Amino acid sequence: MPDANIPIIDISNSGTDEASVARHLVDAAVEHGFIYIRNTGGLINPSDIGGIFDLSRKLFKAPVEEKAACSIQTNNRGWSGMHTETLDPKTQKIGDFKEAFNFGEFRDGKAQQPLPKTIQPDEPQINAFREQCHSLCLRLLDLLGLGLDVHPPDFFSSAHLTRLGESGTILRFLHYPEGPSADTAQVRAGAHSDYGSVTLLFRLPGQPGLEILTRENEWAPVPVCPPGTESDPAPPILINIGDLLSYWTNGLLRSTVHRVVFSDQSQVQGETDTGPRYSIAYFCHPRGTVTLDPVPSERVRNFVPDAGTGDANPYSERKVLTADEHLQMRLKASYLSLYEKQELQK
Ligand SMILES: O=C(O)CCC(=O)C(=O)O
Ligand SMILES: [Fe+2]
Repeated sequence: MPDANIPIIDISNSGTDEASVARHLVDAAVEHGFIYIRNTGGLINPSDIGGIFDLSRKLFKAPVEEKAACSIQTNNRGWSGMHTETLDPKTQKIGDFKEAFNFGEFRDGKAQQPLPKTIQPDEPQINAFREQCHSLCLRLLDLLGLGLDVHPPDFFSSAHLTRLGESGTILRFLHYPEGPSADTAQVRAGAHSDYGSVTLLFRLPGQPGLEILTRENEWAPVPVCPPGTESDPAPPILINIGDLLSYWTNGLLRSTVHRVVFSDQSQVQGETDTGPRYSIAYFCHPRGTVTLDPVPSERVRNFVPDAGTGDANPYSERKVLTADEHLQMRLKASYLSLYEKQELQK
């Protein structure tokens, strides 16, 4: 079985110098596009992560009418039911075997979208979690700037400061119900790459399913707790580079294709595919009005994408001006029927 071989980095280690952590992070982002960030407790409190998973279970258990009243809109906020999203429309005959709830940005601690009644009292907890995720993303973007020797080093992170304007950033709860066996053609989430700059992914120990497409073009499972992290107070936070940051860096940082499958036999020790699966993602985006200008970094400038190989970023040839335009282009492809319906209604 192929090994995803994703590097594990500790960014909280005060004993290591920051420049070397930053270089390590950039190398992993160039080579793999996926990186484990160890969570020894200091990054995001393990009990806050546990609390947000409890909230997610509560939300998905709510009556379907309550969730349907908050159905996803073209602003990418709200609930999407089973088979609504199709992440790999070219291959999939039927939409993803999952339901999800997308929270857009909050303003003054309040959601800017309807929330199901069941979780309305929990708005402050959701807001606090979003804020913790965002701070971690800013730190990662600072390290990427430092590691790429970008001038100024906060070039990426400053494009993500929320007080200066809105962005397409989404906190997403995901519920993959217990499903058909692995021999059906169904997938939990079709093959895709993420749209934004960086994604944080939280998973639960023992729940398999995520796979990445390696450089050798093979699907490799991504263990929740890779060797060396088993006794940490929480699994590492899995991060990955999205299409926008790959586009922005001319394809140097890699946006790796991944999917979520039903796995018949456990491929990873300690993980078994029984019962429902839950995960939580934080898709970080720059402010919508940010223009994706050339990155002031020698390394990015000198990078020549390998045309015709898996390394070439399919979006780098398109003329995209702002972060918002980039996002709209991607959303239209995954929610084609939703967009078509809304076009007709206009
Ligand atoms: O549930 C997971 O492990 C991954 C989900 C994912 O890739 C996504 O929602 O973009
Ligand atoms: Fe994804």
